[in-house]
Amino acid sequence: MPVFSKPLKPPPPRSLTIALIVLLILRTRLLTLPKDAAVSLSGMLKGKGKGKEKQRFTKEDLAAVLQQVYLDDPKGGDGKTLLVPYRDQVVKVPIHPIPTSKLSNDAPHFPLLPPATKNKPNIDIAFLKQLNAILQRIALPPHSWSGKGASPWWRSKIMAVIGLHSTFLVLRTVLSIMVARLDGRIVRDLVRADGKGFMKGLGLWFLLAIPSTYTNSMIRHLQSSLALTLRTRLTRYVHDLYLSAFPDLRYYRVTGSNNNTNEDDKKPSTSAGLEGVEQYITADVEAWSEALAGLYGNLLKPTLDLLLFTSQLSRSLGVRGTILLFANYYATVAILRAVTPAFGRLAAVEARLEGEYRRGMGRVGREAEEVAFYDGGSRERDILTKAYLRLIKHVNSIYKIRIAYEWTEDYVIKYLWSAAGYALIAVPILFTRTKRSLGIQTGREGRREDRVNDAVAGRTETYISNRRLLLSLADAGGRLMYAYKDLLELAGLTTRIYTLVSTLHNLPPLPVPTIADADGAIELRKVDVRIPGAGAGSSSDADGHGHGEPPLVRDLNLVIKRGEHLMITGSNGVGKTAVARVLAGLWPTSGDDAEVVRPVDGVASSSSSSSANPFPQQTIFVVPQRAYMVTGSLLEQVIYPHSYADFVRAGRTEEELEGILESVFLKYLPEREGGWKTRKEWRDVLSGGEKQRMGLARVFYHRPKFAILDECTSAVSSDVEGRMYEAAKGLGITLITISLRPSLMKYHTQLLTLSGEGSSRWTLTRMGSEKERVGVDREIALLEKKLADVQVWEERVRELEELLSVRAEKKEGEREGEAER
Ligand SMILES: Nc1ncnc2c1ncn2[C@@H]1O[C@H](COP(=O)(O)OP(=O)(O)OP(=O)(O)O)[C@@H](O)[C@H]1O
Repeated sequence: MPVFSKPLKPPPPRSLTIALIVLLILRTRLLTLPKDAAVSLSGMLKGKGKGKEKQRFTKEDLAAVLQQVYLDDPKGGDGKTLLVPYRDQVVKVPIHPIPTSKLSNDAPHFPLLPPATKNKPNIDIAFLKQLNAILQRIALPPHSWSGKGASPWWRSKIMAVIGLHSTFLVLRTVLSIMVARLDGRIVRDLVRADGKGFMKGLGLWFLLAIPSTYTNSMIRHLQSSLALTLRTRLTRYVHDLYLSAFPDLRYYRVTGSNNNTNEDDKKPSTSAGLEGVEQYITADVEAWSEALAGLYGNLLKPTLDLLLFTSQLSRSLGVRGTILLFANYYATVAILRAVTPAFGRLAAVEARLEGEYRRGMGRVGREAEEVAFYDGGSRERDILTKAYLRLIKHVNSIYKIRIAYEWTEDYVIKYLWSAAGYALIAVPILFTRTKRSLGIQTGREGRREDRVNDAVAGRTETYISNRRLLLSLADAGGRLMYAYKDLLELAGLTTRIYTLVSTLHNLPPLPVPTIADADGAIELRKVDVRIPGAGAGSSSDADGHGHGEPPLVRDLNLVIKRGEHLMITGSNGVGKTAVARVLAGLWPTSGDDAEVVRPVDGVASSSSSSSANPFPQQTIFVVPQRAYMVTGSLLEQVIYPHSYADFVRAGRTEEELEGILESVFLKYLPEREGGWKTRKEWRDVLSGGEKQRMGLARVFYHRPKFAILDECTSAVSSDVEGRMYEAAKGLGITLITISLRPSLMKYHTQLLTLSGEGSSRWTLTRMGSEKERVGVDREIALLEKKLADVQVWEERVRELEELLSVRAEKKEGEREGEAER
């Protein structure tokens, strides 16, 4: 029955009361959502459960707490409790790593994208597949990651947030309809001059305003909450995937150049690398989460509005009006689709350019001192300005493209829809209503004037209600169109997130070396050492090994037994560090029968005594050329990569660390820097030589079976270097030294010389017993001394020659004088 002839009923006050009660219940539910608990210092350091009292800490207390980043799971599981400082308090956050089985099950769901799809994101099947994979496997997994695998997906926090968010979205639409009706009723009472009805309507209006405004703010809050939950889920997943241990080491291998970027290429590239991973993991994940959370609201609410308002209106508009309404929808979609630019691709390009600019800024920050020494500020400024301008030009071009789009959109949504609205309202009045139904006919009963007044009031009420519904409809249509644009942008961001996850998943794990018994030797058999991915354009295997270029070292055979120290030498760029990378397992080997044999890591002590070290002795520990300093305290520099909790668990002591620092001649450091717990930017605070010695201190702390020292003492004086070498050997550590310093030869028993110049050749020389080496060393010293004398002798010879030539000239002159006479 058409609404027009039947004035709308005022909202029943009972439904309002129910709505208010529901809101109150929801609010109480919200307040009881899991909260982070502040914990007391003592409870935390003892590793006990959550303390209830909120205790404020002094700076020193906080530093002590932060020394321990994690509390381990008391039950010995994988889980940890992360200690996060928050407003002078420490918040405990339980962390459960994603089981590796889940990651390997997920991998087949993330096949690599062909470059054509990667470069042209759109709203299509490919986009839906990517979004589905991310949502199904990462954002809303059927089981929690807690490792228990028991909690059903519908009980996860994200589902609670989505459910609550959806409830409020529906509530808002219901409230909008109630407001539209009440609006009409108030105006009707006004036209009727019904003061009592008007005041009642106004009272209801204020009452309705309470849940309406509350609903709006809750929708905003829940949208942010949803975005944050999505971001946390994705970030945690990517962290676990990216910062993976051997044999994956994805953080190390993911940044490689992808030579195969032909846009028309339909096949995914196996040697794909990602430039600017940090942009993907930080900014893109955030933007994606916000876009998705926003889109959910922006899509659900207007769709609901559209459905409900259309059904409300179609009742008053009749068949013709409803057909007109749908024709209007169709025309709008057709026009806007025709003028919509490729927002997905534009968003993806913007994210990439943003990443390039951000990376450039980070590089200057990291290398500030080097840049300052060169006074390279203006050069860096030019590079960064160029990157910034590229970004801005792109963003500007998007803005320009948007002018035409938004102009059309506004014109269509605001004006076309309003005009259509007026036309639709006019349909029942002008074409379908008889005068009788409009209340203008004469009758016997009642006064005619009253009846006319009632009819006018009824029409006004219906007009006001319908107009409000139509305006809301136009607004819903507008938001739906904006949502279409947002959807395109989401497609661009989804492609980037998918690319990140699929690239990480598709990095083949490094080959695991053959394991020998714990006291065995390290062996390389028929190994070709190649740069991974080099020459991928010519020909490459599944590991991205280029076979177009000769290897750095060919057919390398090497046995390093315990106690037989090896020195690797050769000119710069010849491949010495490359050999170390193969030994440490960072680079895969190549060659048909190539094999790497490594002894198994030592066994952890099973003794229950508190002083027993629960960590197995590492087989290989590498000290790289560039000393790396970790964020944390001075103590954490020495024990890296162990944490403070590991240090405590292993029963190690600060006295022991003092002894270690003494053997690397850094005993003064704790006192100079204000104690072991001092936190500083150690990369800047320590000198080059100090950083190198700190690298060696780590070797003394971990006492591995083999230590690869890659020119890590180049800034240390020879005598100190020698004493450190002797100390390391004294601890039973077998040294593999990469160096160009002949003075280090005496500490080794084998010498591997790489020939270079593209020959890929090498020679291995045994250097005899220690006594012989010391003898050779003495001879070298003698010869070096003699060589130093050679310069003095040469100088003397020159003097003598000069003397002789002066005399000869003198004699010649005398002879010529005599002849003239
Ligand atoms: N990730 C990489 N990508 C491309 N080329 C690489 C990569 N790593 C090393 N190379 C190249 O491999 C060659 C050997 O490098 P490596 O670091 O092993 O040299 P090195 O002998 O240790 O030199 P130096 O004495 O200068 O440290 C060099 O030409 C280097 O440019």
